[in-house]
Amino acid sequence: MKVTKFGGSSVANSEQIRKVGDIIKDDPERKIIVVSAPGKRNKEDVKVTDLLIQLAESVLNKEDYAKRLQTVLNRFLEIAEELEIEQHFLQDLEQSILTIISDDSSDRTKMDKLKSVGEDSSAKIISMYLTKLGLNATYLNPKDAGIIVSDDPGQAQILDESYEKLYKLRENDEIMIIPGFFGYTNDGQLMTFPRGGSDITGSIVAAGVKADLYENFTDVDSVYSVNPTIVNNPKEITTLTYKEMRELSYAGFSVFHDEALIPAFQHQIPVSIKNTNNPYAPGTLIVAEKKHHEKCVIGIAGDTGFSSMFVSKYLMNREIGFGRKLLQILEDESISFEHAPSGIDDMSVIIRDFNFPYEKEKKVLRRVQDELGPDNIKMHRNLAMVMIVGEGLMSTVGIAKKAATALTQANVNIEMINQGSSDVSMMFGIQSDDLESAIKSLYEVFFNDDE
Ligand SMILES: Nc1ncnc2c1ncn2[C@@H]1O[C@H](COP(=O)(O)OP(=O)(O)O)[C@@H](O)[C@H]1O
Ligand SMILES: N[C@@H](CC(=O)OP(=O)(O)O)C(=O)O
Repeated sequence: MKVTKFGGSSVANSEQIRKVGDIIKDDPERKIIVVSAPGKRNKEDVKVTDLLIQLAESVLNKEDYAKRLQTVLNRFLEIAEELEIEQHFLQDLEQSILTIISDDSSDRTKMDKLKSVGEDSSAKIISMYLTKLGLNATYLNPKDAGIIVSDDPGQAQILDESYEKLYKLRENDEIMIIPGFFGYTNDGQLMTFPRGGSDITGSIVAAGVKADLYENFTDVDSVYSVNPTIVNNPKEITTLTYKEMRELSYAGFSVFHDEALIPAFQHQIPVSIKNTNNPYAPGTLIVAEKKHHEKCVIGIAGDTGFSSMFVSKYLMNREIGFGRKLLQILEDESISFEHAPSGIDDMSVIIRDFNFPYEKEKKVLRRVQDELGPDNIKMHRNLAMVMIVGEGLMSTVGIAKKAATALTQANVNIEMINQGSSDVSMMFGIQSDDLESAIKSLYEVFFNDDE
């Protein structure tokens, strides 16, 4: 049995959904289908999830939301008309959105409920379309499927008890179409996963039903060794390990959500990334282990939106509990951190900007000053992280030198190096403005140099 997920680009309009129908028909093993909300139809377009967030913002700010509601309805109207889906679908959709808008749920729940409408409607339309094609298909709500999550709006996490319930889906003979991106708490509250989270749903379901394969259909032939919007025609990756993909997704390969690797990895389900527009291309396979390759670097990824809090104090290494107290201050302020490289007299804590808004900065710095008495504290905003990834990287001589050479050639200053905590990656902190030239230069040195 395969669990097959189609991303936003694969369900963006009726033409794409027809391709989805062909792909499902083509292989009877494709029994469980997870779908995203319609994505962008062209570069300038807006994803349905973003339209729904805009609608929710209008509702929560008590503004006139009629136009935004109509924009959402028009996206689905176009798809439904072109696929000749029954008319009542649209009336039901409008009614269910109006019910969410007028119910007495809190702001945080209302936002999540509205965000989920994109995936939910997509799943309903696609199940109706498959039925029209003569397939035995049915829409399955995540609650009925058994996707039970933590009470954390927009950041939900799967609860282990889900897996046993999901396994029972194997008994169903129909093709099940499950909306991605959300689940329900034990109290029945709808919660969404982080943005891009339909990949996570697919992985959870694949793990739950112990699928032979989790297929993730998108709009590129494979995972490339570098973001194809930065480098033209980059090298395709045919096979990579869960560990490599997790690091690359974390650092900017938006083709697959970094949190989606964990369920598949824990249950040893291979993941295949494929192209809806070219379904017979071999794609990329993500597996537990692969043959050791002489050229160990498999990919280069980078992402902006980081800050670093640099703290120095003479004899920090002798002060018991310094690191714990520093991180405790962050915990008290509900700030999670990404990395914490340290030296003898100094320590940097790298934080994602969205976890450390400017409003919190003053208080945190004051507490660090008062409670830890450092010689110096400095905040660096606008940082980017660029990551070189590959199994065997730690035992290969000369990687850091090669990377430093590439960054020097691109005239990029290295603000921080994090090497050693992961055995498959090496990370450099640089200024955000330098990210593109850094990635291009690293790609050139690691993939286009012939030696
Ligand atoms: N290394 C990479 N390999 C392939 N695609 C990448 C990579 N890095 C970023 N991408 C981008 O990811 C996109 C696919 O992800 P996404 O837009 O989320 O797809 P979907 O709509 O299927 O969920 C590609 O179109 C590509 O621009
Ligand atoms: N629609 C949601 C979830 C998702 O996974 O979408 P996509 O498959 O288009 O990345 C979002 O935009 O965040």
